[in-house]
Amino acid sequence: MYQDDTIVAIATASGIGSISIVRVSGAKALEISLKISQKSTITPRVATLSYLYDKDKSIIDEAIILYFKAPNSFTGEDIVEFQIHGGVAIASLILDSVLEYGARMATAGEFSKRAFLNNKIDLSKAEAISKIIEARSSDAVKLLARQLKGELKDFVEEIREDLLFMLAYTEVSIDYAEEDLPTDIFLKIEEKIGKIEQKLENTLDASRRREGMIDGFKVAIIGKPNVGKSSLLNKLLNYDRAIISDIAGTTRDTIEESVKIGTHIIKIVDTAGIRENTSDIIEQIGIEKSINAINEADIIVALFDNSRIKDSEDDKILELLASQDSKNIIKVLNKTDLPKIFENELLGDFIELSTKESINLLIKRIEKVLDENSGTDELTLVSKRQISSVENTLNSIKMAKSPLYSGELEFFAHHITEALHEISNITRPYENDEMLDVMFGEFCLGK
Ligand SMILES: Nc1nc2c(c(=O)[nH]1)N(C=O)[C@@H](CNc1ccc(C(=O)N[C@@H](CCC(=O)O)C(=O)O)cc1)CN2
Ligand SMILES: Nc1nc2c(ncn2[C@@H]2O[C@H](COP(=O)(O)OP(=O)(O)OP(=O)(O)O)[C@@H](O)[C@H]2O)c(=O)[nH]1
Ligand SMILES: [Mg+2]
Repeated sequence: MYQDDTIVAIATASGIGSISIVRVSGAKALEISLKISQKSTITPRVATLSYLYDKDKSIIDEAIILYFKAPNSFTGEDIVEFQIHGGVAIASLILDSVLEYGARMATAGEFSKRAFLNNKIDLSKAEAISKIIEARSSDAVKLLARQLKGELKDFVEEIREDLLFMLAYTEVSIDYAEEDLPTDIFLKIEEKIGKIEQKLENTLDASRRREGMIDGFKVAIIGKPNVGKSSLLNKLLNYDRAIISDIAGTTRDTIEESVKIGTHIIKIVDTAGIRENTSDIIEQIGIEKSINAINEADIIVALFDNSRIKDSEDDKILELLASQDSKNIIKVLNKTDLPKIFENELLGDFIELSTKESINLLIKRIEKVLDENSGTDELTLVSKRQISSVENTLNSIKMAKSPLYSGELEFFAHHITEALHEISNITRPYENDEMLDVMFGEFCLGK
C-alpha cells in the first residue's frame, strides 16, 4: 500500500441518483484527468465542464471536473473530482479508465488516512467524518459537526499544554537544586492537576450519558408474558411486524426494528416476556436475551397489564429495573380498556394506555427522553476509543499525585508522560501504525 500511488474511488453511494462523483488523489491525478478529458490544462478550483473519453476515445459522459492542486486539497495531494451523471454504469466506466491510466483502487478510508498523514486532519476529525455519515439524528449531526470544526482537538490541545507545563517544571526541579526554584510551582502544578481531573471527569460523565445518541438510541420493550409488548411494537411501527396472541410466551426471540420518533431514528427492541419458571429451553434462551436487551438499552419501556393482578413476575421486572438508570425508564400500564385489576400504587410514575387505542402519550414521552439525552453544549466524546483514551489519561494523572506529594519527581514525570501519550491518542498518537490501519479500515470506501 504505497503512499505515493494515485488512488481512485467512487465517492457517492451506489444506486440511482442524478449525480455521482469519482475522486482521484495523488501525483498522477492531473495527468490522468487531462487524458480522460482530452484537455491541455485544467485550472485549479474552477468548475470545468468537459466531455470524458475512454482509452479508445469513445465518449463516456459530459461532466464537471474539479481540480484541487496540492497541497490545498482534502488529502493534501493533487485531487481531481469528476462530477458525472448518476447511476452505477457511468461511474464504473470512469473508474475503469482512471485505473487503466495508472491509478489503483483506494482502500477503505484511504482518502481520510492520507489527509491525516499529510496533517490536513487529526484523528478526532477523521472519526467525526466517518460517524457523521452514519448519524441517526439531527442532534448527532450537530454534535459531530462541532468535532469537524475542531472542538475536541482544542480540548486535547489545552490538556496537552498543561501536561507539558508540568513536565517542563519537573525536569527543571530534577536538574536544579531545590533552593533555586520558585516556591509556588508545586502549588501551581497541584492546581493544574485538580483542574484537569475535573475537566476529564465532566467530559466522561457527559459522554457516557450520550453514548447511544451517536450510534442511534436503543429502546427496549420489556415485561412479563402477555402484557402487550409485541402489540406495542406493531403499533409503534404501524404494521404487523411481530406475532401477537393471548398465549403467554408468544415472542421467543428479540425483534429489532428501526423507527423514527421526532428527529431521532431509533432501534426498538421487542423482547420475550420475562418469567421465572419455564421448562421450555428455547423460551429460557429468549428470556436471557431479554435481560441482555435491558442492559444494552438506552431507554427501557416496561409494560404492566391493567387487567391482571400484580404478581411475582411483575415484581421480578421491577427488580430488574432497580439496577437501571431511573431517568431512562418509562413504566406503562397497558390494557386500560379493560377493567382495572392491577394495583398500580407501587409503580410510582407511569403512563396509562391501551395499544388497542392510542399510544401517543408514550411516543411523546419517549421523544422527551431522547431529546433530554441529545442536545448538549458540553464537550462529548463520540467513540469508545475516545472514551477509553480519556479514562486512561485520568488514571495516569491520578497515579501521578502520590509521587508528586512524596517528592518522587521521576515517578511523577513518568505518569504525566503516560497521560500525555494517552490524551494524544485522540488526535495524533505517538506510535500509531497498527492503530491507524484499524481505524481507517473501518471507514467506508471513498472517504
Ligand atoms: N465535492 C466534494 N464535496 C465535499 C468533500 C469533497 O471532498 N469533495 N468533502 C470531503 O470530505 C467534504 C468537505 N470537506 C473538505 C475539506 C477540505 C477541502 C480542501 O480542499 N481543503 C484544502 C483547501 C482549504 C480552503 O480552500 O480553505 C486544504 O485544506 O488545504 C475540501 C473539502 C464535504 N463535501
Ligand atoms: N384488551 C386489550 N388487549 C390487549 C392490549 N394490548 C395487547 N392486548 C392483547 O394481549 C395479548 C398479548 O399481546 P402480545 O402483544 O402478544 O403480548 P406480549 O407481551 O408480546 O406477549 P409475549 O410475547 O408472550 O411475552 C393479545 O391477545 C393482545 O391482543 C390492550 O391494550 N387491550
Ligand atoms: Mg410478544
